[in-house]
Amino acid sequence: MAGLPVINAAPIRVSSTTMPQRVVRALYDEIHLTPKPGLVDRANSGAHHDMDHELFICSIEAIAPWFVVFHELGKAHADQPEMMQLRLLRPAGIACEQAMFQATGGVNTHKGGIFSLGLLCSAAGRLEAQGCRLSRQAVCQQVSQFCHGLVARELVQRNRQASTGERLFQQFGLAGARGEAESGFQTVTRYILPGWQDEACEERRLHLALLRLMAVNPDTNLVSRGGLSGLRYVQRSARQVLSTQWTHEQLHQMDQALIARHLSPGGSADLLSVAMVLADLPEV
Ligand SMILES: CC(C)(COP(=O)(O)OP(=O)(O)OC[C@H]1O[C@@H](n2cnc3c(N)ncnc32)[C@H](O[C@H]2O[C@H](COP(=O)(O)OP(=O)(O)OP(=O)(O)O)[C@@H](O)[C@H]2O)[C@@H]1O)[C@@H](O)C(=O)NCCC(=O)NCCS
Ligand SMILES: Nc1ncnc2[nH]cnc12
Repeated sequence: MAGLPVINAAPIRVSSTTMPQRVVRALYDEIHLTPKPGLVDRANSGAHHDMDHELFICSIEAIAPWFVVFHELGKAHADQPEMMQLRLLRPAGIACEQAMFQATGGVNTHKGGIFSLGLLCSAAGRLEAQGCRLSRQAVCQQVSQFCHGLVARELVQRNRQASTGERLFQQFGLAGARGEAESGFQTVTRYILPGWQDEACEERRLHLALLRLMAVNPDTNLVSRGGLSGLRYVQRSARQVLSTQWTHEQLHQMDQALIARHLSPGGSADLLSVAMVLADLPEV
């Protein structure tokens, strides 16, 4: 059209990757990473007798569509208060868990992952509906607001039929996945993302992040399997490996040690997926 000024503005880099796509990619990348001490990977089933790599792939295929649902729910309810979101999400979250259990024959592969990563998808959908740009801080703050008061509401109150997480809170005061989400994934944002670029090689970057998570994360899986001594053993072992120019062989030896002790850091595996998703977002 004649007369209009030509604007040579650099194209704004708008990622075409949706949050559900980032989440599913992270789930595949997590199960693919090998070796992973105590966890299921391409080499072995870690400290698990009831699941393997193939079952995890089936589980991811079954739950993947639900992350689009969580994202859409975040968009649809963007006009509702943050405090209402978890209640609005829970039915879909439980339906997603049922899809997982159906695909796995009743084995809990991703219960924690559904909760944590589903919240990220819903937070992203809400922010996008409000015209806000996605950033690590904005998404984590939104999740924290969704889960405000969750620990007090669900863990402090004694329930007759306590779940694993509820029982561990009553015994040890560990808030597990609920506490991590209510904090806005503080373990990831404080201990993992600042050093995300410390390793140039993608595989070593993920191994480093997992070791750092195992060194600090109060993983309720470890406590439910080995008590506080099991958690401390894994944290101490991870710190020892991190103090060296660690190699695959050391990760393999750690894997054998955790398997021998029936210890599986499933919570840290979930937070590794959370870290991959957040690392891909701009900081601010
Ligand atoms: C909110 C719930 C998900 C809480 O469930 P629960 O009462 O069981 O509480 P937690 O134990 O705290 O958390 C459950 C899973 O979360 C992972 N996890 C553990 N510690 C942490 C942590 N510090 N930070 C983040 N995430 C953590 C962990 O999940 C992984 O391990 C599981 C596989 O390991 P395995 O040892 O084989 O597990 P089992 O032996 O089968 O043990 P149990 O089945 O007895 O627990 C696997 O789940 C991995 O993901 C913990 O196991 C839940 O109550 C809830 O509300 N769910 C509905 C969903 C929802 O609300 N969605 C809304 C948003 S979409
Ligand atoms: N690779 C894995 N092995 C065991 N539990 C897990 N939870 C999430 N990822 C896992």
